[in-house]
Amino acid sequence: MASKTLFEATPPFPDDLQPVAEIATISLAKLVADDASEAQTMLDACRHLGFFLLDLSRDTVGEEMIKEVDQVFEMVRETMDLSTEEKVKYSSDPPRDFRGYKAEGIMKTETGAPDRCEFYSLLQDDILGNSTVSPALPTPEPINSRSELLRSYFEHGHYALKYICRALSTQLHLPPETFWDLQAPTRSSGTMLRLIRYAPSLSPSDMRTGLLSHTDFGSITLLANVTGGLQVLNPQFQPEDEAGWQWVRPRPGCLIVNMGDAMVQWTGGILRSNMHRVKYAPGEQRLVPRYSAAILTRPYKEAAMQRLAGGRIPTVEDDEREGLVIQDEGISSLTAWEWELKKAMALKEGKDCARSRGGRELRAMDVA
Ligand SMILES: O=C(O)CCC(=O)C(=O)O
Ligand SMILES: [Fe+2]
Repeated sequence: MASKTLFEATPPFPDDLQPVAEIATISLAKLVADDASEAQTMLDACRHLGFFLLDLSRDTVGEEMIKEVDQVFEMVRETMDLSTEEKVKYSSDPPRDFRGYKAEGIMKTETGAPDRCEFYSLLQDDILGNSTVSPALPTPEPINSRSELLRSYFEHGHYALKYICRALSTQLHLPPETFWDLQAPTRSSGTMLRLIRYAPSLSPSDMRTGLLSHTDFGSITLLANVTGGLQVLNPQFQPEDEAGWQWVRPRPGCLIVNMGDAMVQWTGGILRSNMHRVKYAPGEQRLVPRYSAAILTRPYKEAAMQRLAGGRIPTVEDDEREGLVIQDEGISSLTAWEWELKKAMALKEGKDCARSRGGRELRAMDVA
């Protein structure tokens, strides 16, 4: 998340807004120091809500990342301030190619109304020079002139991600590099940086959803934003029930981290990929454009989507004992890339009936 300075330059998140989600704040510095109690708190957050705030302060790399978020936001603003004519030259072509610009109103929200955000997607492989399939695409000047910032932002994101992955693996009694190896940036993947601008909500007719309710496809998302508007679904509610949508309060120096569908799949339902959406920005914030930058981490392309074995990961016998029927729909036999394409197609055709997944009880361990 951005620095305090950027927060101070933005209208405040209202203090009296209700309901606001209770989200755990996890210290990156403590994860780096291998603090077991912090890792346990993070695992609980990943199981119950699927979201937590990652406090980047008091860690050298984290502090660097805080400064870079401000620069990334500057890049998003400059990119989105380009003329429509210029931006559409870089239009994406999903599901053939997810890279590039998506104009406002192209996607639908849950009511069928057009969305209220425009975004630009950059592929990690292009930024790091990993691309095995196709050459990097041209990008507009505000992005093109910041290749160093982008590389560094990804690298610092990897640092944070590695410690999150290690702590989760260790808490689940898996070899420490288990989750990291499945998404290591040295291998080609669909990992993206999505730069988003939401239009201000100037009139009551603009107060509808900006980005449809969804779960994230991939493994782990690192989201930076300053302005409110993000809502998470209270796990006790169904998405159709408006009362279940809780506002997320962004905090200076913190990233918002959430688990994606792949983490649920690998853990047999232990970790939770929770529904979220972006509504209008609350209070005075609705009068200004809302920016966000999301590193949407995906598994490496050939990664197997089958459930992991070992540690505290439940087995098929556990499923039976608990009377759980896990709808696999053939996912286990797919690679990560095949699975992502399948999901993207379903989304495009409006067949993706997104719902929160995971949050299963952890069984007691026989051995400590
Ligand atoms: O803009 C936000 O706050 C959330 C974006 C998001 O959920 C996504 O890009 O998947
Ligand atoms: Fe998301």
